[in-house]
Amino acid sequence: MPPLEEDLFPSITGKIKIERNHNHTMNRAIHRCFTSTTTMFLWALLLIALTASYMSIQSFVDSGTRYLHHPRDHVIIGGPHWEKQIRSSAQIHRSHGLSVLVTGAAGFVGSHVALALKKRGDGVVGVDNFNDYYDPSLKNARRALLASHNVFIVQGDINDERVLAKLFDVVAFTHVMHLAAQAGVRYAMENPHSYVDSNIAGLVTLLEQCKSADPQPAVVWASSSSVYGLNDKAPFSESDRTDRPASLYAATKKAGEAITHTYNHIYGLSITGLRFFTVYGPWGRPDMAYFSFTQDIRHGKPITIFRGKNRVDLARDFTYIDDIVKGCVAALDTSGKSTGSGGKKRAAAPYRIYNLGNTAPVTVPTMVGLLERYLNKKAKRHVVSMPGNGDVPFTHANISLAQRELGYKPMTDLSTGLRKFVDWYESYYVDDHGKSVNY
Ligand SMILES: O=C(O)[C@H]1O[C@H](OP(=O)(O)OP(=O)(O)OC[C@H]2O[C@@H](n3ccc(=O)[nH]c3=O)[C@H](O)[C@@H]2O)[C@H](O)[C@@H](O)[C@@H]1O
Repeated sequence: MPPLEEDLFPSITGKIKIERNHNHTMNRAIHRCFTSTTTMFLWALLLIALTASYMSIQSFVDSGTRYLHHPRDHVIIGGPHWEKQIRSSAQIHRSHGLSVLVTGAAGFVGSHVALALKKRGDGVVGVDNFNDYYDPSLKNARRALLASHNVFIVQGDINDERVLAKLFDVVAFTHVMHLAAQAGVRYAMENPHSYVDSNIAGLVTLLEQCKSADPQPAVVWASSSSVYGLNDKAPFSESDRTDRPASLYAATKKAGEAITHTYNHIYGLSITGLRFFTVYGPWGRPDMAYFSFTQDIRHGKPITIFRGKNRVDLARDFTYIDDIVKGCVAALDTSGKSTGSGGKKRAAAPYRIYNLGNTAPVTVPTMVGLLERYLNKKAKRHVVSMPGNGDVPFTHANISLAQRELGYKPMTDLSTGLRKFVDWYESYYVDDHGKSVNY
């Protein structure tokens, strides 16, 4: 019976024979050459010349890798100017301040958290891929707002390990606030891979970078109320079942909780997962119902309101952005340190999960009624049964754990929060003559 290698690689024996014959011929040629001293001298010269040219090519290649060209946007990452912007953005302006990398910094929650940290004197650098899941001009406007407060956002993807490595090369981040994600519950049916790409692959790339960084940062990241899925025990507590997701979005967030746990367990990364409950407010996401309803009501277009089984209205524990920001900042401040270094865990590190909700669910039709009042316009309501698209009938957070451990205390009810949203909406999308702009 022929050995196993021959089964798998039938040509392997013949190849070795050919190489042996070839080696034998070569040896004889080399022997002939080196019998003369002059020839030996010439060979030595040639060797020196070859080594010198190899070294100069290598140094050229090294200097080239300092600059990473982003293929899609022609953005250059690296170089003295780029590094200067990063360093200036990461500058800490208070004693015991944090140095935070905010992923998804051009996003809704990311831009608010980045600004809040910067305003209290922390060093902040953002990273965002500026994708077109919703109008990128809104993301660019958020970028401009942050730039006016000296927060620099690097245009790059969390799946690009070279970008992350470069950032950690320049700044020793103490914390990572990870808010980059593919959001949206229903869009997961249209583009499932985008959820796997950002919420799973991107998360792993980021955690790989964090676990190898020295010092390792503490990581706070956005999970979601959607992990409670078909759980019907209300209000939802962190210890309730989260093994029945109703959408792929929820499944990727639940996977994120499992993945972060392994990085905490193996590498000693301090991890805090925050389960956000339907966050809304100024500079929000146009794909969310309160935002798209506002646009449609204003433009006289009909809106579709989903209704649950037995004609029961759907309800959400809508949570105002300023309350969420306070929860995020408190999670960073209390995160405790990661314990690993050089990719090795030295001791157990904190692993925490908190609900950040409002504890006051409101039905979708009531939310629409508030918008009508603030927009001073009636909605053209089109009520349909909830399609099987990943939605859950209601959400309701129990926040006692976050209250106890983070001092989290939501202050804004939906009516006040939507009023502020509509004010912002009109300042951003409506000009002095009542005409729509930026739309
Ligand atoms: O809590 C969360 O974790 C999630 O909150 C929101 O998801 P969702 O609550 O579904 O928020 P919306 O998409 O704004 O929907 C709010 C409510 O309006 C309803 N809706 C939505 C759209 C529509 O056309 N009609 C309609 O009645 C939905 O069924 C839902 O009950 C965010 O979109 C998710 O990214 C986030 O993770």
